[in-house]
Amino acid sequence: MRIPHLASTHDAALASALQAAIDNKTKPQGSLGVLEFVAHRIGLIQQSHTPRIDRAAVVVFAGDHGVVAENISAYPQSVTWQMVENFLQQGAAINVFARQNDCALHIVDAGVNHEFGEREGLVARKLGPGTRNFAQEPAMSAAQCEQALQYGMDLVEAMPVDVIGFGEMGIGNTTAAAAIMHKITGIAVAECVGAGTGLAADGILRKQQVIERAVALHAHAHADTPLEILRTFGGFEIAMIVGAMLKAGERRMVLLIDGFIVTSALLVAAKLQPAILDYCLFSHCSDEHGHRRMLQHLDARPLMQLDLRLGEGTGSALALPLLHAAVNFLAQMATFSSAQVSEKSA
Ligand SMILES: Cc1cc2ncn([C@H]3O[C@H](COP(=O)(O)O)[C@@H](O)[C@H]3O)c2cc1C
Ligand SMILES: O=C(O)c1cccnc1
Repeated sequence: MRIPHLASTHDAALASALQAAIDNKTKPQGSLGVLEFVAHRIGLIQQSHTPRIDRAAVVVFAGDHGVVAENISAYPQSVTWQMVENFLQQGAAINVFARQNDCALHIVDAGVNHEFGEREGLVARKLGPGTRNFAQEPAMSAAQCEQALQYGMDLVEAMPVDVIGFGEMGIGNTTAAAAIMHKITGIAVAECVGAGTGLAADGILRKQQVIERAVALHAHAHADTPLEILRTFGGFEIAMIVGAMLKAGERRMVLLIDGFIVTSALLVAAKLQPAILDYCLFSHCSDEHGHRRMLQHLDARPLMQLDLRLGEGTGSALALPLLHAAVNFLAQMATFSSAQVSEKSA
């Protein structure tokens, strides 16, 4: 397996040309705020003065987690496969928001504990009937983790899009994501755990203790490398997202990042290839407790704060209109000279 090598999008000449184009639009300088940042960033990613986002997709990766045996989710594991069925029937939140925003939607079985059979609309990449319980043993073998990364890369290789959002479905995956967050950032486990699908305070404490014990159990000389962290605590869906992100960056797509779980995958991807952060836009700050700290760690500024705590890629789909607004103002607004509007006097 080859991990893609990502170069920074930095280009001083293009950066100042884009800034000049933004500043020449008929508005007080800086007045389109974060949209100006978005337009600038997409221009650098696409190496273009006239960036476009004609084709968007969200890819939802579903996988089950052995750590559910530790009673760390408010919902039973069967919800994972039942929600996959719901995605295929167009009934989930991500179906609604993707449809509303002309966004293609792909559903991937990365390792759900259920046999779906051959199903139209379901991309079968099952790596097993869920991961192992990381409270007792590593969640995946090294071979499974590599295969997951490869599947993720291959899926994105074949995808002709300008902007890609990643979604996930997997009961228990906020526990996996919190463990990854702790291992990568060093932030105390108590700051990484949250309610997930709706745990009460005693459940959150149990989740914290499960992770703390597992971190102690898996402490060894190589326990802190990004791929070892991923295989020990991650889910099949999280590992596939890491691979998909790396390939998307290599292909110079805009990566539209969703909530807590997807950002935990980005923590791993950014450890492997720090330049990937140049390709990212952060759709929102999730209500899951650790997400704000995660974003701070990445020095990331989320576009929206909607108190979402769902996942599925919903934040990415919801942020798409803002990306359209950014490239559209850059392409379509008049300049001070073309519209004969007077420039700033002092
Ligand atoms: C009906 C339902 C739909 C969902 N869609 C996403 N999630 C979200 O909740 C799960 C993570 O939370 P935890 O770690 O607490 O299990 C993931 O599947 C995530 O995508 C859902 C959860 C439920 C119950
Ligand atoms: O932020 C998220 O992605 C999230 C939060 C809670 C549950 N599922 C997903």
